[in-house]
Amino acid sequence: MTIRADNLTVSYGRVTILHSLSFGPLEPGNVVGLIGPNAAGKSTLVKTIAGIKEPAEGSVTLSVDGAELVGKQKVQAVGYVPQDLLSSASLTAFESIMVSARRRGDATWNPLERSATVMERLGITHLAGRLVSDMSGGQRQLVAMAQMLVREPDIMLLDEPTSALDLRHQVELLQIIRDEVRGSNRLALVAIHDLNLAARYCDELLVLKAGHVVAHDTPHAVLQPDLLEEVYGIRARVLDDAGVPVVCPV
Ligand SMILES: Nc1ncnc2c1ncn2[C@@H]1O[C@H](COP(=O)(O)OP(=O)(O)OP(=O)(O)O)[C@@H](O)[C@H]1O
Repeated sequence: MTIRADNLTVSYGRVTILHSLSFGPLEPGNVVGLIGPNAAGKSTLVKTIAGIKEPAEGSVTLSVDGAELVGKQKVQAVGYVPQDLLSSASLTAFESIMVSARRRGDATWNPLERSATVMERLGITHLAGRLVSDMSGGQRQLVAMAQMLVREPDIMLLDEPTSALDLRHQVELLQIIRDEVRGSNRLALVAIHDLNLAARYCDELLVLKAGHVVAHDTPHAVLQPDLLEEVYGIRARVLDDAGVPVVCPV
């Protein structure tokens, strides 16, 4: 699986949010962190790749072995977890994960077994019988992740998946994403504000500022004081923790 954007322009009404972006192809086996200030256009880009928002101009292409995915193939290939989770209907966690698991529509697929496995992996088995509408923000975020993971999509699009999670769940979740894609034909694009988590768990960072791509490289190459000042307008020192950059605002 790969993702490529060519001269991608996306607008809301007459306001252009993404300005003729080109990047990629983002290669399989990688977790790509999408970083940048508030309102840079990260969610807009993720929604456009997910097919929820139409480009005004240009294109996003999802391909497998050089062949572009279209229609139903594309829908099957993509798993998207939005930033704003709907506290949907009166379903329990297990029911909502099962609904998602059944959507895969594969004869060899055992939705019950898959749902139980994913819940265990995310440490939410104890929430199985609880109504999603009665859950905390973090619990709901984990259920939404389970709904995505249970389908085993080839392209995972995650919009701030750790925003409501405590430290332990943040690192566990990002490790799961990393394990899912590593050495596989799958790919994850993760919009994330925490630069130190991004540095630790992402193979590449794509940096957006005011609807433009300003950098796309390894965390080590991207997380440099001058770039951080250009993008976020603050000075920071960047330390080295056994090869992983650590950003410390000064
Ligand atoms: N439905 C909408 N209608 C009109 N404008 C919108 C809509 N959604 C987003 N925008 C605008 O698009 C711009 C980019 O928003 P977007 O949510 O893509 O940014 P972001 O980088 O994800 O921000 P954040 O880090 O704050 O979540 C913002 O100026 C926002 O006001």
